[in-house]
Amino acid sequence: MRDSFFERVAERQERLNTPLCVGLDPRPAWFTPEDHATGNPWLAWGRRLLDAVAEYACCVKPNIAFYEAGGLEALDALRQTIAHAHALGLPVLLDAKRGDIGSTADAYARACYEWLDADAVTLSPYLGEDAVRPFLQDPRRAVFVLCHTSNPAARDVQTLPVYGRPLYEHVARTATAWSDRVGLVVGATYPDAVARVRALAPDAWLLLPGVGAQGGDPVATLHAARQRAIVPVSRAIAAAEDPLNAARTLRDTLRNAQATADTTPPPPAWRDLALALHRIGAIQFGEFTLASGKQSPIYIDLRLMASHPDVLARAAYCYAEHLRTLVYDRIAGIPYAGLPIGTAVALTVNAPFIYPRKEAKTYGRARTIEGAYNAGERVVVVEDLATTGGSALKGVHTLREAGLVVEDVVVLIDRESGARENLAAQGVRLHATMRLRDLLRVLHEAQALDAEMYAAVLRYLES
Ligand SMILES: O=P(O)(O)OC[C@H]1O[C@H](OP(=O)(O)OP(=O)(O)O)[C@H](O)[C@@H]1O
Ligand SMILES: O=C(O)c1cc(=O)[nH]c(=O)[nH]1
Repeated sequence: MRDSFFERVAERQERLNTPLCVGLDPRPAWFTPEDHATGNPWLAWGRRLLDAVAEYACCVKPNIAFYEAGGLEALDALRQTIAHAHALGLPVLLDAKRGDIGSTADAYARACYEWLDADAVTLSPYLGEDAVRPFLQDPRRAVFVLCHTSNPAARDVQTLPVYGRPLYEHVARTATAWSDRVGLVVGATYPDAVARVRALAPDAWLLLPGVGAQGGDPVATLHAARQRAIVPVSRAIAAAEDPLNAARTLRDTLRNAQATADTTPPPPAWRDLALALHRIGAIQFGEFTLASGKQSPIYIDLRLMASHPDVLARAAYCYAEHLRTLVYDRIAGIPYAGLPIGTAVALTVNAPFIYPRKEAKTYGRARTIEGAYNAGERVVVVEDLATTGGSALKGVHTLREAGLVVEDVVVLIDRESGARENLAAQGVRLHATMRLRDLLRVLHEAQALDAEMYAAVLRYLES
């Protein structure tokens, strides 16, 4: 549909070459005697500003707080200002930062869309998907969810670790999965966060407030955002002596920043982990005998991760990403390599951990499975890597014999030597963060693996 908010913004961005969004945060102190003489200074001020800046903006962003503070006259002016923006061809993003339970969200959505006729709205993600859904009923409208805000205290809550990663990263992934009409608000005062969010949500539209009065760096921000970026600026334009000139200057700055931004897709998140594994010496080349008895020119020793907590934590997050999509009561690690990894994953996702022993103990409690569990519970197996899948299957059988339900094995690396098929034959799905060939490609591209060895291992994989 060509008339959706994002399409209209994209069309203006392309035609006018501007990522600038002009913010309307009216203060009565800014109103001129001429504004007052019209009978509704809120409306006169808004129209005046829109007329001046329209050709420099891809959209406009009135902030409802300032209009609410002005009472009925101001709210009526907001409605008419939005109509004026539409008459000028400007898409309107209403900055309302709403968030409430579904039935209330529904009323908020009607106020924003039916009464005010905004095209898009900013929302809080705190209440989750059902609080956002009412704003997505109309395919022409879009929403921007607060992800990492621009204010100094943004980090009080938004960077708290969840599953080993800052909360805002989960918001980025979760909210963009709700709909392709969900964009994210990421403050231009935190370009690192912008880069992280872009890596996690490569196709999402980003609203990047904080340029101008808040001091955000437009160049660093646009370089981090790469594309699909909207930069709202309010005070630095509206309070300027000459708003037209201020808008033009900002448009030029943003235009230049965008022209030098690298628009190639960001690398996948697991790429850094692959390089870290190489750095800690976990990827070895030579002649090795594997658990299955097969020979291999490459050996991946993920047991080393336990000696590098930063790498282990990053790996645990990759496992957690798979676990997010699965339903389970407990996770189980396969000894030995799977034990420290499984423990780290259990801590990351806050799930109970058990493990099948390699052999039953012949003394003490003589158990085959350590830890607490109840027959009938669902267990996801966490294993370091899979070659033939034999070790994982041995663990699966032990767990199943105890009455546990096991249908999923999660590994960091799939060596693509039959594991997926062998597990599937026993009703088990294999989930892997990376395939061995992906790991090799990343190492080769980073010049950590020479062409000869790269080719040799690929040949081995094909054989
Ligand atoms: O898919 P597969 O063909 O079974 O191969 C993969 C298994 O091989 C390794 O275990 P290994 O027995 O070497 O050692 P560990 O006891 O040190 O974990 C690895 O930890 C996997 O469990
Ligand atoms: O198949 C195996 O035994 C195996 C392969 C590998 O790369 N690393 C490992 O620990 N085991």
